[in-house]
Amino acid sequence: MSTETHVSAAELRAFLHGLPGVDQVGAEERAARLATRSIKTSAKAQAIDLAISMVDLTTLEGADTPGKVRALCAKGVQPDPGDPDVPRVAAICVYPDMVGVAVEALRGSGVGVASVATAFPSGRAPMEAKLADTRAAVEAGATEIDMVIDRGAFLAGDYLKVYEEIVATKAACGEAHLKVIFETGELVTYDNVRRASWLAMRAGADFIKTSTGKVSPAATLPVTLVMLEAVRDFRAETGRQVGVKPAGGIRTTKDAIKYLVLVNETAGPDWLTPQWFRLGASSLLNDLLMQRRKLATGVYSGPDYFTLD
Ligand SMILES: O=C[C@H](O)COP(=O)(O)O
Repeated sequence: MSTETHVSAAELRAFLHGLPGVDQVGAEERAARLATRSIKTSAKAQAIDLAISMVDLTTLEGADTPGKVRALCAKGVQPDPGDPDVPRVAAICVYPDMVGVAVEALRGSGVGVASVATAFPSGRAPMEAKLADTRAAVEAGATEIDMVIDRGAFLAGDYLKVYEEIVATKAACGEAHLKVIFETGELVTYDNVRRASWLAMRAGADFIKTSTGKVSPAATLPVTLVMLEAVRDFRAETGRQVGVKPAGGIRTTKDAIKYLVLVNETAGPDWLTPQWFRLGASSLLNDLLMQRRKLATGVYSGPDYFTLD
């Protein structure tokens, strides 16, 4: 099966409801077991740098200003001015009206500009408005678009509407990569997370993303595990690789490393690069920097050492 643009409502429903159900207890136990894995100190240093390179450093506040976005971009390019060996982050994630500021600040840095779009975070707007939102962000220079699905349509069983919105948004993205946000905290069941994953991948998503960061629960290990299984199985079936981005509520190095272990053990090492795995987070980077410095120096610097995210 490949990405199709034409599919009927009945075929899509039959396909999604024909997916094997998720073993809820099994998924939670497996995620909990992987979360207890300890890793060696040398591997921890590598894992911290890998995690930094996978961060989509995010600010999605009504009070965001150009100055705040510029400061965040500077931090993303050079997370620790005292240590040039610290890798840059993968992308800076902002609202569409801040894309131009981020593009200017990041020019030549290799850090991507991701923008939420399609009436983030609710997704409640007419399709024309969502597509205009997407086009505006792309025209301003966004290299990645993080769209939200219409959870109301999904939960009402109108899978075709969600599918068609993803297809149309992907077309509006042009060269920009499309991440599709499910808001898994609103999807209620793991079965729905699996269905949303396959629906988005069939519709052409480049990445599937757990959450907006505006709803609790946001990213969790079991939900991410279900999504990682989906991208693994989708690639086995179609040959096309899709990335995964847990986002929201990931704040500590310990959590980030748990996600990396989960990726390695579920989808496999092919996903352990910023091209295929991201951590969407507004405040994780500082903890990664503090733990990195502690590993290198043996001294815990404390949160005041680094600029605020
Ligand atoms: O996509 C990223 C999220 O919006 C950030 O959520 P967070 O503030 O809980 O890290």
